[in-house]
Amino acid sequence: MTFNEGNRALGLLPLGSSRRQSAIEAPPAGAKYHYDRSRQLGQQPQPSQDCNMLVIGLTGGIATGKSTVSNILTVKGLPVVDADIIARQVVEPGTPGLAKIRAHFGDAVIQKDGTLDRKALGSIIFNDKKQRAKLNSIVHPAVQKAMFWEVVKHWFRGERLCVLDVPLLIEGPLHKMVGNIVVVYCSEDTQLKRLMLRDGSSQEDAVSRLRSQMPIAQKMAYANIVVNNSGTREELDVQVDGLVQSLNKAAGWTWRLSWLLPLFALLAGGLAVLWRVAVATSRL
Ligand SMILES: CC(C)(COP(=O)(O)OP(=O)(O)OC[C@H]1O[C@@H](n2cnc3c(N)ncnc32)[C@H](O)[C@@H]1O)[C@@H](O)C(=O)NCCC(=O)NCCS
Ligand SMILES: Nc1ncnc2c1ncn2[C@@H]1O[C@H](COP(=O)(O)OP(=O)(O)OP(=O)(O)O)[C@@H](O)[C@H]1O
Repeated sequence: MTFNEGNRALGLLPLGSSRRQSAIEAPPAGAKYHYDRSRQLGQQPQPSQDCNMLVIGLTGGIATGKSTVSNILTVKGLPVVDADIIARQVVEPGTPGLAKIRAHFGDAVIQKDGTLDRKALGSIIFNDKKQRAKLNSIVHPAVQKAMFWEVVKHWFRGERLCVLDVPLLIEGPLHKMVGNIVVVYCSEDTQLKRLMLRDGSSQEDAVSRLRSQMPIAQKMAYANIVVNNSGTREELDVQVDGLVQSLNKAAGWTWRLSWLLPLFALLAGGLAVLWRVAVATSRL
């Protein structure tokens, strides 16, 4: 199957299409939730914050290529807030996060130099749902708080766009708050191959990591935009070019008003988030 045939099978536009935007046409079988078809079929992402910075949630499955996409976006000058990096910062030695992890998981997950033994903790939580939920309950609130302040910092810098690279965006509450959701897709087979190659992990380890997340087909049902990373890096570059242009267009110019009328912007931003949470919750 060629790359473009694969794209069509997914309901995505072929590369080189005059309609640049990739959009899914129908939620995959088994999906419990999906946005309006009008939003999916509208070939440009719709800005849901009229006069504020556009916040975009970038997600996907493990090893589908989120970091690869966010690195390209960074090179293109877009501000990216990376949840994986923040998740490391909130468990550095001396943090309340690491103290809570030690209290629950014991000294076996702490290295001699006092840092977190990521391999040891990973082998526990990727094989045990309850332990994973416990770790998430320790780390995620701290990550979400830090991400919120990063977004605020970007707003103060006058950015028109801000990308949040969050592996577990759909699994958590953040997907209800962001203006647009971009899902980076590749098949589970490709995910496993890339994961094993990147981490030098066994098939068993790779499968247990993959199974600890919502299947990528379900995540696609939440997407405004799907980036199909089943092909080469060059094909990915072309799609990301299109993505950046679409997002810039969607952000428009009205975000500048938020600087002229900061109180109004704050109110409008808060109301937009509340509205999205209410709409997303009512659709679940
Ligand atoms: C378990 C830990 C120590 C393993 O560390 P390791 O260096 O091996 O992996 P790393 O942090 O680079 O994560 C790699 C990928 O694994 C996946 N992943 C990480 N944590 C989780 C989780 N709790 N549930 C499902 N998938 C996860 C993500 O796709 C992530 O991009 C670490 O992943 C962790 O602290 N996880 C909990 C925090 C978390 O949920 N991070 C994800 C973003 S908020
Ligand atoms: N189009 C591609 N062709 C070949 N290899 C790729 C392609 N895109 C990404 N990769 C490689 O696949 C691996 C996984 O990509 P990446 O680290 O970006 O995924 P991720 O979604 O950020 O993963 P994680 O969830 O673990 O953070 C990396 O080694 C990356 O270099």
